Amino acid sequence: MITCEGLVKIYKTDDIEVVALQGLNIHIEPGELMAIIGNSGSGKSTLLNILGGLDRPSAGQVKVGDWDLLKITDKQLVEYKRNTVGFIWQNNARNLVSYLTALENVEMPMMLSGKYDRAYAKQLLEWVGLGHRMNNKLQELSGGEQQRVAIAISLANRPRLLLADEPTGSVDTKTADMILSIFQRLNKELGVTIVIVTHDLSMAGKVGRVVAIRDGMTSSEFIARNPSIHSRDGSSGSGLTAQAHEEYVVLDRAGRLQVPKEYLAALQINGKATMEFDGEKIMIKAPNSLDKKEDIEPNTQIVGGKMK
Ligand SMILES: Nc1ncnc2c1ncn2[C@@H]1O[C@H](COP(=O)(O)OP(=O)(O)OP(=O)(O)O)[C@@H](O)[C@H]1O
Repeated sequence: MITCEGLVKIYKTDDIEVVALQGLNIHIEPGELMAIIGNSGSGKSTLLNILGGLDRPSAGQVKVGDWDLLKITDKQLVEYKRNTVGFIWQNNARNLVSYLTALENVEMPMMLSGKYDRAYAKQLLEWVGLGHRMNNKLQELSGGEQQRVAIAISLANRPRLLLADEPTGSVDTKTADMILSIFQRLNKELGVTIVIVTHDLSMAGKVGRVVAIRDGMTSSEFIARNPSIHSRDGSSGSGLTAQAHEEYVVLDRAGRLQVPKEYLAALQINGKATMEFDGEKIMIKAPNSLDKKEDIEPNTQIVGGKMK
């Protein structure tokens, strides 16, 4: 469904350039329910905004289904946003109109895109557990209920891809669990591909695959050891644990990988390292004393392995 290869996003302001994504690779299967985690500023929202057609990539490859988001025209982008992708934000006020009912809020995007279908709007509200509140005005609903209306709205145009940016960021644990089980049900019953960006490790721990982004690149992946437990009820585990998940470091096509900063700091590796292959393992070590000397005495020449 989604392929990003060497994806780059540079934000240019008057005098500075911020490289938010620096050659990111990710592949997401059709019908997958997965999460993206990463520290603040690592590029998660940038990736989601590009996938949602809200922002343009600077370079690299980004494909969603048959759409090439690097080459897409502005007109095609409108079509893409209308038909292929649905978006949920932490701050759902962006999607909702407070003086309309829950049902009217779901019907509105249907009317705007010429696909009005009241029965489907009602069904969506049933799916998110709000069948009994559909005629209440938005302002009469709690924050968690409004977030569930936002999920129903995001599906109003029957998208194949649902992007959720911190969907549980402003709700309590019980509502967060309910939102996750709604995602699991929609994923299973409608087959919609769901990508969730979250800081919430307990939420991430309940999906089958989690991709970690560091400094604008994919750094590692966590795969559930028993995905069927996760897809059934989302109740396994309370975070990303070694018992429940296998962790993999991600290598790009050229064989590049990201070594965590704390490992480098612990070994005092800075700029250079040695690498050894013993037939089974690859070992990365701090430079030996010869290299360290070279760092201290930059003019020293190395000839035939001996210093002059
Ligand atoms: N419109 C913009 N203009 C300039 N820089 C931006 C813009 N949007 C994001 N950035 C920068 O790009 C980098 C990645 O930001 P992004 O919002 O994608 O991170 P994030 O992982 O989603 O962070 P958070 O978890 O805090 O939301 C940051 O350094 C950010 O300051």
